[in-house]
Amino acid sequence: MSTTVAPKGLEGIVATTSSICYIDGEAGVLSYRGIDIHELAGHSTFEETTYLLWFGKLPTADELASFSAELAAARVLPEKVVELLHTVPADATPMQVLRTAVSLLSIYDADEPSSTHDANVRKAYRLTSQIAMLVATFDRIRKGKSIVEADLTLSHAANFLWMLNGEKPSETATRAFDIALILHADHELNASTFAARVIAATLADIHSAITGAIGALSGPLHGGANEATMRLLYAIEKAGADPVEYVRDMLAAKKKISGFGHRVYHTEDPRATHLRRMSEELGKAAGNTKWFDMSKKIEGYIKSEKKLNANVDFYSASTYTTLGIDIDLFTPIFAVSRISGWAAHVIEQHDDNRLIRPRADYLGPAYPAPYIPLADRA
Ligand SMILES: CC(=O)SCCNC(=O)CCNC(=O)[C@H](O)C(C)(C)COP(=O)(O)OP(=O)(O)OC[C@H]1O[C@@H](n2cnc3c(N)ncnc32)[C@H](O)[C@@H]1OP(=O)(O)O
Ligand SMILES: O=C([O-])CC(=O)C(=O)O
Repeated sequence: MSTTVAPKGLEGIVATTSSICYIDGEAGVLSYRGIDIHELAGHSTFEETTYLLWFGKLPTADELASFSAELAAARVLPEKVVELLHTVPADATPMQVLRTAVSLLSIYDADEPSSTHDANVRKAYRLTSQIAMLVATFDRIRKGKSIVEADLTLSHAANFLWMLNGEKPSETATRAFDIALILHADHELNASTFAARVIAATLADIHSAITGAIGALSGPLHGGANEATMRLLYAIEKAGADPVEYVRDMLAAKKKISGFGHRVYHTEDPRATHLRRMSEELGKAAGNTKWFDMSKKIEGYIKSEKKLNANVDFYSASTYTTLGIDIDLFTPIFAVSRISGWAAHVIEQHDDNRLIRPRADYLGPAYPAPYIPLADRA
């Protein structure tokens, strides 16, 4: 038995090599394939960023056009999967439904049971388009609204908003949403991506890995923190409380404040910089900066009191709310973006695989413990 004990939560442990995402948590740097997130947020699109993550370089104009066309052509949901969306209880959470529907998708995937590199890439196109469709379509169904057919002429971001709302989105909303998708697309070995890689490393198929990743993303310490942040803002408003006093009481009660802190960043999360600006700009454009103002007050207090920075989830809450998106769609929307990174990591794992199987430091009863016959037990 090894005597080396890994730090709790594997903090700081380097568990694999990867060429996809580079983070410097001290300097607040995030890059996809070496390209700074600020450049991508300023100039790229979700399609271009996804190409970069999957193929390791920025596409030429022709490559981007055919990639976008192929992604749009994959906007098809099997009939049986749409049936599932009709049969689950309307109060099922969109995250539960997404996890279950992605699992079901594997049964109907044209490339099953192949997990070659090319089959994985084809499945990644389909999963990326289908996850966005599942989130929008289930939301329509649970609200008793008619399903909106995909519009293959629209970008990934615009088509999602179209299928969700049944109205062509404004350029401002589309660009804001597109930037949010770029910002959430990948983040090295975060919990859901690590989960996906562990599953993929057994040589299980990409749908199994993504189903597991969705489950991991749903927790409030990870992607679920965007919903928890908005629930906090609503609770403060409902109580008519001062935001700073409210979170001060939470800290005094040893509660964590969702949307703050990060395992890797010890400075500003570079994605929060964009989401803070978007939250403010969208609020101003909508003539309602209530959520932004409340968020700013909380951020100032938590920073000065706990030296904790806002993470990606904090300002995405007020940004999505200002875009008119329901709270329980926030984490599914994280998945709408993160599928691009998950797929890149599963493909990278399958391309150069070894089973991931660490050890545990055993703390149980000493070996050999006696087996006491049933009749003799107290
Ligand atoms: C997309 C993403 O996944 S981004 C992260 C989303 N998650 C959240 O926003 C949930 C709130 N944040 C947290 O729980 C944490 O900051 C995590 C899980 C993100 C990372 O934390 P870790 O590196 O594991 O730190 P850990 O949870 O051990 O906390 C270390 C200390 O900081 C405190 N702390 C960390 N985050 C917070 C917070 N949001 N509010 C209050 N205190 C906090 C802890 O209470 C702990 O204090 P202690 O040493 O006095 O016990
Ligand atoms: O990297 C992490 O631990 C969590 C995170 O910010 C992400 O997944 O985007």
